[in-house]
Amino acid sequence: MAMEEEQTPPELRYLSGLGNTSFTTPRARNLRTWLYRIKPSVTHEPFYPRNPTNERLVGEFDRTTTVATPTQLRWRPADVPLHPGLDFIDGLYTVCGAGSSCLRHGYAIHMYAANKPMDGCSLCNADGDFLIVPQQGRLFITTECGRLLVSPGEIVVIPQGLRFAVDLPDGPSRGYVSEIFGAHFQLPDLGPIGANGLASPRDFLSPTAWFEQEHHPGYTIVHKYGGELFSATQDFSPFNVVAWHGNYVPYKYDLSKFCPFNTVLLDHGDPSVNTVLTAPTDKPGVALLDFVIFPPRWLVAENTFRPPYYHRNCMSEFMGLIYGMYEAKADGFLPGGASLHSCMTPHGPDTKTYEATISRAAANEPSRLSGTLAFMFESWLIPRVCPWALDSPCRDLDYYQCWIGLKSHFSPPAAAVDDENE
Ligand SMILES: O=C(O)Cc1cc(O)ccc1O
Ligand SMILES: [Fe+2]
Repeated sequence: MAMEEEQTPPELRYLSGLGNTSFTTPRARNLRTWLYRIKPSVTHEPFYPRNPTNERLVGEFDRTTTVATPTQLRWRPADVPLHPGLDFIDGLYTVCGAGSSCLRHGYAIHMYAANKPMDGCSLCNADGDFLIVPQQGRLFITTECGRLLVSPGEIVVIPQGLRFAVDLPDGPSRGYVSEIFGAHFQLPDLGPIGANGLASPRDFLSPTAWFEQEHHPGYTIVHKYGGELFSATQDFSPFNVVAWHGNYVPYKYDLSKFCPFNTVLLDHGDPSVNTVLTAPTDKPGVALLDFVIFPPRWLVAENTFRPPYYHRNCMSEFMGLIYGMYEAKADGFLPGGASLHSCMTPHGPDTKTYEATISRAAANEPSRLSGTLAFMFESWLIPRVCPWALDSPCRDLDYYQCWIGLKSHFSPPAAAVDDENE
């Protein structure tokens, strides 16, 4: 500490720490940042419940707030703007989630549709880390560590407790957000892939310090705490950090930098090979939340059904589409839309995709999947769904129909028929 204070220029009066691991967390996992501020964050009026609140935000997933359903769910994209004058805070709505922000175990999946910059206010999410996936419209995000311009095709992680404000340089905007309670995102281990591949640490970009110091009467700090919103006023901007150092910081990542691996001979690889970031549970290899992408790539497997296999398993899969078409759905899954296939709920390619795949003469030729970017938030914890998501006019109530036409292509081998007739 002594050294840091010596290095602090004389006009900087306040040093504040932001940490998100216990002091004694092992060094490799310890997260903390020192912020050199013009005025400390503590200088504000008391917190009050925010009025109006945002009733479509959930932080505790139980029977009083949400519904359990094993049904395959799909939503068409929401129109933006939903209402005139929605900023990122009011445009955010929870779709599903599991666990509890207060008990620090679980996650929430939100979407947003916003058309107004956050003006004279910032958001501090005391509940968890946000991983934001813009789908339409860039986000210009001012944080206590500096500013980041995030375009569709990029993602941004805002760590728990860091104040930030979202401006919308392109106007009406929408996208997806996953929020994790009690864990942080990290790069997946690469196992036998080796030292290179998938997302590379050098491509994760954090901002440099940026500050404003004008008097700002009535500035509002909105605090998300236990899934509920509180607000407090102060007479200065929280973006008054003139320098910082540490590893508890926001970062963005351009998904086109991802180096995908895939099968080069036969069989369909599991989607875990496309994990960009993972938030672990304390069970080895079991994710609280994996962020997985399905990027453009070559498909070269031989004698293999190349689209995703039909399956059900212990993980629950929320999917979104940033642009293009997803390889397993010929129609109905649109950019800005979403789907949810929960634990042990069967799903897979729709009838059109299946029929088109098996009738393609050159099925063994290399083919390139281009102009597409889908993603999945995958979790071991079983999600409960918000009532407004189930009742939404965007919900595709006929989703199940996309598989109803799948017919048997099995014809018993001649010998088996003969045996039966004997
Ligand atoms: O269900 C999905 O579309 C996602 C998915 C893709 C894939 O290639 C393999 C498994 C899987 O769950
Ligand atoms: Fe799946």
